[in-house]
Amino acid sequence: MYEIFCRTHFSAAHYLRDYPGDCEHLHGHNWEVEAVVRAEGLNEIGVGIDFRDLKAALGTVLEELDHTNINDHPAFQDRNPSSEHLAAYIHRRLGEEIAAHPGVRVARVTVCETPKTGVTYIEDPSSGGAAG
Ligand SMILES: Nc1nc2c(c(=O)[nH]1)N=C([C@H](O)[C@H](O)COP(=O)(O)OP(=O)(O)OP(=O)(O)O)CN2
Ligand SMILES: [Zn+2]
Repeated sequence: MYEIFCRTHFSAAHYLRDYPGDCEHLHGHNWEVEAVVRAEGLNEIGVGIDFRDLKAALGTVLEELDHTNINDHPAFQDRNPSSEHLAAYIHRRLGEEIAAHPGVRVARVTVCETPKTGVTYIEDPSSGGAAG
């Protein structure tokens, strides 16, 4: 088993509905994102999933969020764009983007709003699917 990761970032605005403080107001972050996938085996050239494929897949997911107000995104109409919900959403979408790679699954996604704080979403295998 191999864990393969990709780190990147995106910039976006959000606000947390009903937050008891200033995060209820529109503000922005440079979110740092780390996605870790698990590959059961390697291909004939010793690669679990090509870094370039993983970067492209994560890029596709984050492109939809970059330089937007995340509250306007369809996935965040009924749920707050907290780091928890963002990490779960990116986990689910990345899984869709890498679905064509047999034996490769998303293990966890970490989202950091600041250098001091962040959230990791790990799919609970007993839950039957990602929450995002
Ligand atoms: N568990 C969570 N807590 C908070 C979230 C979240 O998504 N999950 N989000 C926020 C707000 O988005 C807020 O903008 C971030 O607050 P904070 O980490 O305090 O960052 P600041 O830049 O405001 O503070 P510094 O003092 O500069 O670190 C709040 N909580
Ligand atoms: Zn915020």
